[in-house]
Amino acid sequence: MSTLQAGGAWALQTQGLSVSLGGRPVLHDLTLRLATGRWTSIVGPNGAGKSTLLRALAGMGEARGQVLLQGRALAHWPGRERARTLAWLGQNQAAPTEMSVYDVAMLGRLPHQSWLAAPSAHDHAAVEQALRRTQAWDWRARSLGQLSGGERQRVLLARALAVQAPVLLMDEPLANLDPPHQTDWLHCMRELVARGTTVVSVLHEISMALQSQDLLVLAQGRVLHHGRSADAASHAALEQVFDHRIQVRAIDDQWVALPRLAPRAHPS
Ligand SMILES: Nc1ncnc2c1ncn2[C@@H]1O[C@H](COP(=O)(O)OP(=O)(O)OP(=O)(O)O)[C@@H](O)[C@H]1O
Repeated sequence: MSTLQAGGAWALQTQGLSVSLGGRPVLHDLTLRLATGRWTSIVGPNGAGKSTLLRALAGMGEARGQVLLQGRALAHWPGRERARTLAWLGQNQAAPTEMSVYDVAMLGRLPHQSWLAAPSAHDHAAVEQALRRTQAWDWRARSLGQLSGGERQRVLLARALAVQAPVLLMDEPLANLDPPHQTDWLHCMRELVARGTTVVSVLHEISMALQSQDLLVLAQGRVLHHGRSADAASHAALEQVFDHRIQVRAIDDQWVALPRLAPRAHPS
């Protein structure tokens, strides 16, 4: 019996999702439901299949099985409508370095614009809002190639935000961001979710992942655990998947992941 259901409660669903890369199975028969309006972080060790899963959720690459976006198979979405519904920030995402920051962010508005039409007032407003949200507005006239890695990442995040899509997928969005901008990103995700956006992020920063509402813990291409970030079972799964080299602790009403260090032979 199919476990897939019409959209509504579920922003994204998979059934029997399998992916092979270079002839090797990487994702094994994943059946998942990601609820509308919630923030899920996908975590797991290097090579677990996190990026592959995120790409499959976005309809990128070859996959077997089904992926449904808002209850409709990805393949059945008209391209532009799908691009308005699902925004994407990739890992080390390529972007034209000679383009201005403003124009890069405007790329996020392409799915809203008709062919060869000039951007509308709403497009310009969305771009300004997104660039201000990531504190990239002051560089709007500079070219992407003139920015540092973290600055560039904030522009690419602005491009994804400018889509104003109800579903936002991000692969390692915190790459190169300094701690204040990581905190800004966290606030931004909370605002999006409060407005009903569904967010899915692949994160290596486990303390940041613990700030999301749900955790999907992947190991060797399979789901080890899918549950609330605040649940003890999620913390146990995190510690297990990382070979008990981390420990999840509560500090100042937040869950954080700390390295589990061997006791020192000689206290300093
Ligand atoms: N083009 C490819 N051809 C063959 N194998 C690949 C290819 N791309 C990725 N893989 C393999 O697929 C597996 C999953 O890769 P994936 O990038 O999804 O992992 P990940 O969990 O995102 O890892 P990381 O934390 O290191 O980013 C890895 O074992 C990787 O070596």
